[in-house]
Amino acid sequence: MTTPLFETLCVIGPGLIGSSVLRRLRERPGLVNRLVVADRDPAVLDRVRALDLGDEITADLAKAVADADCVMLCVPVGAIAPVAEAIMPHFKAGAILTDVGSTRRSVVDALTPHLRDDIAYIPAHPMAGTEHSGPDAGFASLFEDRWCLLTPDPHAPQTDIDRLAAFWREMGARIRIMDVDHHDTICAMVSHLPHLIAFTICGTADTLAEDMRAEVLDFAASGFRDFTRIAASDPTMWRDIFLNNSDALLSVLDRFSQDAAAMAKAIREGDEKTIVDTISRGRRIRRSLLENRQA
Ligand SMILES: NC(=O)c1ccc[n+]([C@@H]2O[C@H](COP(=O)([O-])OP(=O)(O)OC[C@H]3O[C@@H](n4cnc5c(N)ncnc54)[C@H](O)[C@@H]3O)[C@@H](O)[C@H]2O)c1
Ligand SMILES: O=C(O)C(=O)C[C@]1(C(=O)O)C=C[C@@H](O)C=C1
Repeated sequence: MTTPLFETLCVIGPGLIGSSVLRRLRERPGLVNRLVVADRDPAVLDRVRALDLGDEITADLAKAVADADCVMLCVPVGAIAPVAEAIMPHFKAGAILTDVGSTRRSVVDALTPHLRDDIAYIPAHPMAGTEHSGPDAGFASLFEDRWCLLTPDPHAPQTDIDRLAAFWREMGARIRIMDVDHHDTICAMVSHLPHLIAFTICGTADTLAEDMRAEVLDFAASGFRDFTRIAASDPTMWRDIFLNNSDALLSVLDRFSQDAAAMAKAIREGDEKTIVDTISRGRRIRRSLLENRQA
């Protein structure tokens, strides 16, 4: 019998990420004794009930957090600070507050003034997901071998950081602890810019003349098709990510635009070396992702 990492865990927002955590915990009883699940959407709670993902399922967020040793916010980035502020008075002393949000700085700045001294705030962002949303989209192996980036508040006790890291290891993830702004810069490059490009390229195809657009969809081979997977992601989630990580995203977009312009120049001038060097670099990056088990 394993000692539970948390007696009671409360997951608020059991969508893709939250329900994947809950499914993993259902597969590994003993890690957490009691699962409390809350959401503002009654239809989501009905699905959570039908899927048997919680021991207590409620729309009352204040009641949901009251007995929890750890409260995990799995709501869109723009909702994290307002939800945290609303539930803060109801926390049990000594509890951990964590969230899985994709961006950090603006959330930390908005939330910190409302943080109680007796609550440890330790955001933990799993670098894993899909283009699907909602409780039916989750699966227990989602975090297997993926990184989970912890950006603890400076006042969070080390024992709580260790406990949350152990929790994410049980989810299957590898742990890296990093600074808030570094997190946002890295994620702008590896996650937010690729999504921005995917949404934009689909928009470009969609605004082509009627006859050409039909052909794009008919003949979309894997190149365009690969972009459409991530372009199918949830609009609210990505609106919040872009608006909450605007500085880092715009800075990396600027860099990308310069590199795209350099590639355009090489093509215009028939500069074979630059073209081949750029393509070869892409192949090298793909190979190293495969070696790192991240692709
Ligand atoms: N989808 C991904 O690939 C991915 C990966 C890593 C991290 N994240 C982050 O995880 C979080 C959740 O993403 P998801 O894809 O699981 O979302 P989701 O849309 O599948 O689920 C979000 C849930 O939050 C609920 N919710 C929204 N606002 C609320 C509020 N004010 N109060 C209570 N409940 C509320 C919704 O009803 C929904 O059930 C986001 O912050 C996202 O940036 C997403
Ligand atoms: O694989 C996908 O579909 C994802 O969008 C997952 C993805 C990513 O960009 O890698 C999306 C947002 C996150 O915060 C972390 C992971």
